[in-house]
Amino acid sequence: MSSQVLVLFASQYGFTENYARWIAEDLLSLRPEVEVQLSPIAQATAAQVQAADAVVAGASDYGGFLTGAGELKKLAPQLKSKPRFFFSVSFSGLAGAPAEKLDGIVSKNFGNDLVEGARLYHFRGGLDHTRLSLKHKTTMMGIRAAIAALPNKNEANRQMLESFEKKTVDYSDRSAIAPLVEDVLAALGS
Ligand SMILES: Cc1cc2nc3c(=O)[nH]c(=O)nc-3n(C[C@H](O)[C@H](O)[C@H](O)COP(=O)(O)O)c2cc1C
Repeated sequence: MSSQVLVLFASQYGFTENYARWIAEDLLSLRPEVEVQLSPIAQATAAQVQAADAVVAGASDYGGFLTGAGELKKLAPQLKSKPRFFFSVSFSGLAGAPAEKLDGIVSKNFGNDLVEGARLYHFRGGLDHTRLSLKHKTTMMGIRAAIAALPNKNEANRQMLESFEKKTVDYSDRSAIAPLVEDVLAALGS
């Protein structure tokens, strides 16, 4: 029987969904016999997780809160016994924060139980200020002021300030998924 991989995502503006789709596409192109299912976390069922040989789940960072965390935790009973690979998508990614900090955000949101034994990855997304909800626009004004006041700005801080002038920026990098895809294929065996 062919292996099954479930690729889950929770995404507000599509950046995390793109990564999930790229991961599904690359898994299929490297191992065509693998069955890959792509689904929003909110629509995934316990039975789907139970049937999978490996599960990938991606979520985006909104001020330290990861999208879809509540829904993913509901799947924990089935997910805990599976090889699992979690990725976060944020504006700054590893350009703005050390891996330990981003790992900590994933643990806080998904719970130590689920994250212990999982592989974690962190990717960069982008921002389209023209599409933000009013609530998100308002939050971004606060973030802009807080970053502008920082005495020492890192590269991601400068890019965040720049994004308000450019309106739309995208730091997504498809090549960043290669290690995750390799790790999933290794977990499935040959
Ligand atoms: C209100 C708001 C808060 C955000 N907070 C953070 C943050 O704390 N750190 C960060 O790196 N990116 C932050 N971002 C950027 C998002 O993580 C980024 O836009 C991501 O690509 C969104 O992915 P999605 O479209 O899949 O939801 C924030 C964006 C918004 C709109």
